[in-house]
Amino acid sequence: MNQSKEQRILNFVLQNAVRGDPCSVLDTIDQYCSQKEWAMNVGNEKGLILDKTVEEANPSVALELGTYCGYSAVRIARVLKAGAHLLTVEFNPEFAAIAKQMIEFAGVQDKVKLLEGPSEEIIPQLKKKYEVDTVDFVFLDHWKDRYTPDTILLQECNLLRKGSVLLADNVIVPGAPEFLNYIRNNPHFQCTNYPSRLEYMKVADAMEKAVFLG
Ligand SMILES: Cc1ncnc2c1ncn2[C@@H]1O[C@H](/C=C/CNC(=O)c2cc(-c3ccc(F)cc3)cc(O)c2O)C[C@H]1O
Ligand SMILES: [Mg+2]
Repeated sequence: MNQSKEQRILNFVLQNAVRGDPCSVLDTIDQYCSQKEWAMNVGNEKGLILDKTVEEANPSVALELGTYCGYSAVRIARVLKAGAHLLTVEFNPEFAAIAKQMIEFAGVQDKVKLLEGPSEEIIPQLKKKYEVDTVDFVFLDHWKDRYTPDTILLQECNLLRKGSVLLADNVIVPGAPEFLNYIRNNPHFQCTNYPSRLEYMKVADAMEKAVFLG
């Protein structure tokens, strides 16, 4: 049975990156996906926007929707302060297995909890089952038509607090028009757009930051 692209990416990291070094894992994934096979990691250009947004938010509890191979989980975990942690949600078992190995190889497993399942099921469990009070930072990078329902669900579950930061990938490509319309017309959020480029391509993309005002 031939390997998946995601398995090939992981193998390339296991053979070429430095174990325990998150930056080398990120650089190795970016090298593979820019030179050999494109994949939907946030990449280094939008990754720098992600880094700055996480550093500014300085979260104790961060949430990621859509782990995929674990690139952004490693990216976020490597800039979290001592004692802070990332909860990352992935419903595809193959991707979850790849991401788990990627996160462990990078050495950030103590900061990351990978939750397997659909976000609409996991989010309502965060308070009771995962002992979350509120989330300080959320990275939305899963199916684009799920950004709005999950943002509403986070509010319904009282998981956002005044100042919680949402950052959404791909608001231009593939696009999340309905999310942009929802969040930019919602008086409870202060929005900022960050133009960038699609990972590994000379195509325009952007990230949208939305700060919850309470
Ligand atoms: C609801 C839910 N719960 C848990 N995990 C979920 C979920 N929905 C998706 N996921 C998981 O997240 C991952 C999905 C991410 C979706 N991201 C994308 O579809 C995506 C697509 C592109 C793209 C751009 C141009 C092109 F020409 C082609 C593709 C670029 C990106 O950066 C992306 O994030 C994997 C999936 O299993
Ligand atoms: Mg993306």
